[in-house]
Amino acid sequence: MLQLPDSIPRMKIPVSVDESYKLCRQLIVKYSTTFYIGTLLVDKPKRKHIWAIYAWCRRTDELVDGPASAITTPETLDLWEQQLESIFAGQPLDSIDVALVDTIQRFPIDIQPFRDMIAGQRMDLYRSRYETFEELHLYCYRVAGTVGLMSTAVMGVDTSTNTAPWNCHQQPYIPTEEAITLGIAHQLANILRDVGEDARRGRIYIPQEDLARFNYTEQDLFKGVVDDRWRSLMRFQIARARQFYAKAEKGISYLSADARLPVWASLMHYSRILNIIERNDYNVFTRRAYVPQWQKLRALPAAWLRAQVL
Ligand SMILES: CC(C)=CCC/C(C)=C/CC/C(C)=C/CC/C(C)=C/[C@@H]1[C@@H](COP(=O)(O)OP(=O)(O)O)[C@]1(C)CC/C=C(\C)CC/C=C(\C)CCC=C(C)C
Ligand SMILES: Nc1ncnc2c1ncn2[C@@H]1O[C@H](COP(=O)(O)OP(=O)(O)OP(=O)(O)O)[C@@H](O)[C@H]1O
Ligand SMILES: [Mn+2]
Repeated sequence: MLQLPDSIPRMKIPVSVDESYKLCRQLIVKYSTTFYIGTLLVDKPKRKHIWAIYAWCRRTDELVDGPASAITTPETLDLWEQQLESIFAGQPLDSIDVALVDTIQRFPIDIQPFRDMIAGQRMDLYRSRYETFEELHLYCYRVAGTVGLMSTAVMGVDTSTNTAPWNCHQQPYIPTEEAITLGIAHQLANILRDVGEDARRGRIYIPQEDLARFNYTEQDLFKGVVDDRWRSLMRFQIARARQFYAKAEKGISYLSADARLPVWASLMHYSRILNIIERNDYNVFTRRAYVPQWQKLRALPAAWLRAQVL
């Protein structure tokens, strides 16, 4: 943990907690329509806390994925991890961290998923291939499953199993696995959408064992070959991502009532990427699977219904 000697006055960050939350909001507005819409559906008192988590995750991701990623080294991530420890010790080191310090003081948020996410970003520094799905699964847990854990701590779970007197000793079910699974499902969809972009950076997230199973080579992938081998390989990847979505869906009803609509909405919006890839005949090399805003809005009534009845 970063040690801040008592003799040195603690750094005062010249930003109020409210201003810091505004900065977090600006980041989510800039980077993600899906998750911004999702957070607008979260009850107001919880909303800004999800923004604070988003801002930290986005900044972590930007270290290895953003424009400045060329200068990111393992030491950059060491420093980022020290900054994280400082946040959890109650000492923000910059104006965006102020909000997260406030958030973790109000909710039972564990530091481990944050550390795990940094470990995931470290993987991006030293590897650009995954042999097996098991290896990719670990990466997906780290960079995205962790977000499920962080957000669930803010959204809360439904404790209504305790409302009947004969249930008073029963602990509410905590949908930890489903929360992680939803993050992984999103990451798998994200990977399939970005195959072309990643290939241009020399990265292949689709497991090598899957390429081999469909007799599709790395050279084919770098050339952007869309043929029957590629289509079959993509159908397989899409089916797997949908299995993760299906498992995650089962956990939503255990969340607190006000969290179900935002989670259903973002699940339905983000998973539409898979449908669009199919509609684009699996060409993820020269066409971006972009989910138009009107499709996101159109899905809201169905998300609302699912949040009420499922
Ligand atoms: C409505 C709500 C609660 C939203 C959560 C918002 C949040 C805190 C998001 C953080 C996302 C983030 C920046 C993660 C960093 C790593 C990363 C980039 C992951 C990818 C996201 C996609 O973003 P985008 O398309 O903008 O990516 P690029 O531009 O390509 O960089 C991910 C695919 C992962 C996102 C994972 C989640 C939002 C976790 C979802 C799980 C839950 C909310 C738990 C629900 C609980 C149950 C029981 C099912
Ligand atoms: N085909 C397209 N038509 C219009 N705008 C597009 C298109 N493709 C990409 N864009 C622009 O690129 C940005 C990033 O696209 P992306 O698919 O990541 O959507 P997003 O708004 O970030 O939502 P999400 O949270 O689902 O990723 C969009 O906000 C949009 O402005
Ligand atoms: Mn996006």
